[in-house]
Amino acid sequence: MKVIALIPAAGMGKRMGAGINKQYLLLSGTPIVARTIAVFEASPLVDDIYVITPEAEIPFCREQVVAAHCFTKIRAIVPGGAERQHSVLNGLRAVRDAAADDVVLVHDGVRPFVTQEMIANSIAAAKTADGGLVAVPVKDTVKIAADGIVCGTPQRDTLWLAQTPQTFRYGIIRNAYEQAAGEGFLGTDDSSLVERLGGKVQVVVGDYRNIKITTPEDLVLAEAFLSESNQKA
Ligand SMILES: Nc1ccn([C@@H]2O[C@H](COP(=O)(O)OP(=O)(O)OP(=O)(O)O)[C@@H](O)[C@H]2O)c(=O)n1
Ligand SMILES: C[C@](O)(CO)[C@H](O)COP(=O)(O)O
Repeated sequence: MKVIALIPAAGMGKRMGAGINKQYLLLSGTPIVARTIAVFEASPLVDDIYVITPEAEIPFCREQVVAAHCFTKIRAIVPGGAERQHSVLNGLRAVRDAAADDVVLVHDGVRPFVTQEMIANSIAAAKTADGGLVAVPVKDTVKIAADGIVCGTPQRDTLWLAQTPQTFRYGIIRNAYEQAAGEGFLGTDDSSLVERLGGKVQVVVGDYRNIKITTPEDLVLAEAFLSESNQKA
């Protein structure tokens, strides 16, 4: 049984508006996606890594990320698609010699603060349930509104913010992705594709620092998290 990490990094970073795709922005001198990959490269539990990036950026990724950081577990750099879901599907289809019981972690290329503990706990969850979803409890009160008018207040202690990694047996997640593609279902995460088929996905408690770098203020937070961890070291 192999453990495979798929790192989707094929977005356009529209909300960041940086002029280059945000996964290649530098955080304290290192591209965000290289910081993310480094955590999986360092994991003794992970065998193979597939990075998914826009087709035009594959040579840049190969030279400036993979070669420049001497990563040894990258098996392929795969072209992405229009939406995250299309990119992950391309990654799943590109996995070489995949067996149904192999474990696949899907992790956003722009979440560089993933930890070894999250990786280990989500792999363990994928072995005992239909999947493991790293998530954190919602801190604020959440409202549902339609046309600007509040129409519901869900009970907060049932609410979680989905992060990544989201981790599954290869057979389960490949089947969920192929069915979604066949039916034209588009979700915003991996777990929802398994949930809609009745899969039981276990929550793995994550960390509020495991942010998805999405908008410019996230870069400020990310630099602060880095300097905090440097001070501790
Ligand atoms: N077509 C896409 C879109 C997103 N992603 C990846 O999925 C992760 C989460 O996506 P998000 O933060 O939404 O990134 P972007 O799509 O780049 O952002 P935006 O929606 O602002 O354009 C990122 O690592 C991103 O590169 C991807 O691989 N392929
Ligand atoms: C997968 C994800 O990061 C979980 O929070 C998120 O759903 C991605 O969403 P986006 O639409 O790509 O921002």
